[in-house]
Amino acid sequence: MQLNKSIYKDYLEYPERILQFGEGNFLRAFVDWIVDKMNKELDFNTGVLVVGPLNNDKVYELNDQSGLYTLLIKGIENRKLINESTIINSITRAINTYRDYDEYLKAAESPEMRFIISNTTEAGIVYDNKDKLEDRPQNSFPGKLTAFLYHRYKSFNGDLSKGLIILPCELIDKNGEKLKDIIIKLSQQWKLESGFIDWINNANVFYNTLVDRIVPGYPTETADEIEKELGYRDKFLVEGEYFHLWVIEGPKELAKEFPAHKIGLNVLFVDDLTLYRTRKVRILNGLHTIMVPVSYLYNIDTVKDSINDEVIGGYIRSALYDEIVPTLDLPQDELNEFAAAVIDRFRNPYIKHFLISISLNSMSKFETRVLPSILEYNKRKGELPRKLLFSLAALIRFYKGERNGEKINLSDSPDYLQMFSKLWENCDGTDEYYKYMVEIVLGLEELWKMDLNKIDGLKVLVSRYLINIEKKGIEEAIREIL
Ligand SMILES: NC(=O)c1ccc[n+]([C@@H]2O[C@H](COP(=O)([O-])OP(=O)(O)OC[C@H]3O[C@@H](n4cnc5c(N)ncnc54)[C@H](O)[C@@H]3O)[C@@H](O)[C@H]2O)c1
Ligand SMILES: O=P(O)(O)OC[C@@H](O)[C@@H](O)[C@H](O)[C@H](O)CO
Repeated sequence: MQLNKSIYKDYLEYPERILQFGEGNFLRAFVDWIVDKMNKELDFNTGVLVVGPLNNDKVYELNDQSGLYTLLIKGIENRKLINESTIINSITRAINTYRDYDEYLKAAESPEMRFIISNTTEAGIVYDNKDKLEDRPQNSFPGKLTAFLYHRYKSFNGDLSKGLIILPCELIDKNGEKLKDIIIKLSQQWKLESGFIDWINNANVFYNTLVDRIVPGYPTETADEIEKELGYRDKFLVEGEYFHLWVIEGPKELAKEFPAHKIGLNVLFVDDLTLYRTRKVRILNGLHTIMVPVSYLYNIDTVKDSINDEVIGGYIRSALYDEIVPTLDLPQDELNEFAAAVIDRFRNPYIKHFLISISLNSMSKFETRVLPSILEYNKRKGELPRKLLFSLAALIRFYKGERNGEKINLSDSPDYLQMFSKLWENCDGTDEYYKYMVEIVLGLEELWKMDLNKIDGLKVLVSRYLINIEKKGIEEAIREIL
């Protein structure tokens, strides 16, 4: 028996007030859960129309379940075990702009539509100069959104009261501002009337936001068992931790229209989210990114096992407290509290967060999430952060794509994968070759926005670590830096 409205007796239909780009695990475990909670506890009376941004049919499977799915929240909060399973009823239906473009534009004509929410990964908020207004659909997410907003503007003759609140959740700096800039750029490129750009500026509000909740996603290993217990099949099961934080930067009136804080949800309306973002990205995401290659090569597969292991756990804690925390400008108590909470979240005994899923696009993640700590540490202390750089050496080894004779399922941009494949293919095992390989990687200026070879001592250190990992093995190599 599949989950759908025929078996869910509390099913309710809500007016579509949110257009959501993306059907992914994170949005379902975070935004749609928040909306569901507000509907149930505050009479928020809001349905979410999901738009699949990619050209695939995955989104339609949500319709087979009447938009319903089960969220499994697991963890420890205030020393209490939380193990909740909730059927989320906020999604009304899902469409795909590649097949349902007319439906998509029709949603722009609805007077009830009020919010745009998105999470299209770091690859989503990009300017594509090939996009055109006439395309059905435009290739990029901002292109699709510009067409949607223009259609709304035209349908309501520029009525200022029909503007929208735009809340992007992509994990990029100034997500709202960037999205708005691209929309304005496309509007100019498409030669849309200046009245439209005025409407964008005066009737719509683009917020910068920062999201935080660990969502490992579909519980592959335990799904059968869970479904047996629930008594129905659910293709959209999603597992996440209890902790959640949504920091929203911009005009505070939003709190009235989106009063999540009133039911105890951790949604903050702030003037500036920079410090929240830096703290979260450098500590939580930074630790995830450094632990992936080191711990995976050490034969560990999950975050929890990494933090609980004596050697790897020690390595992670040392990187955190000795090399990341000292580079952040926040009150020490606050930093220590946040750092300790992150370690606790990693230790969540009820969640299996696989390192391999975090490894996706590790090269660009290293640049945004780890490199700033390396540079800041070097600037402040006049020396190099050894643990963080060890991770870079491990990352180069990770991209050899092999652990104990087995293939590693690497997932990154084809350019990097090809580069590493060639480099490792030609490796003759000499120290000179490893140094050469490190030099090539450190010289990827488009990625690092600088030539890392120019930083005193960095190439020597990373080469030494890589040679140690290759010749002595990861365990001995780590012990040498602890
Ligand atoms: N999973 C987490 O713990 C978590 C927590 C906070 C933030 N995030 C952020 O959310 C993003 C998605 O994570 P997820 O766990 O939902 O992954 P997912 O694989 O379940 O979903 C990916 C989503 O992005 C969309 N997408 C992918 N590539 C795109 C592109 N090029 N253009 C437009 N849309 C695209 C897909 O349609 C899908 O909705 C990540 O990039 C991450 O930074 C994830
Ligand atoms: O989702 P990604 O691939 O951008 O990064 C992997 C994790 O670091 C990330 O999902 C964290 O779990 C999340 O950012 C916590 O809020």
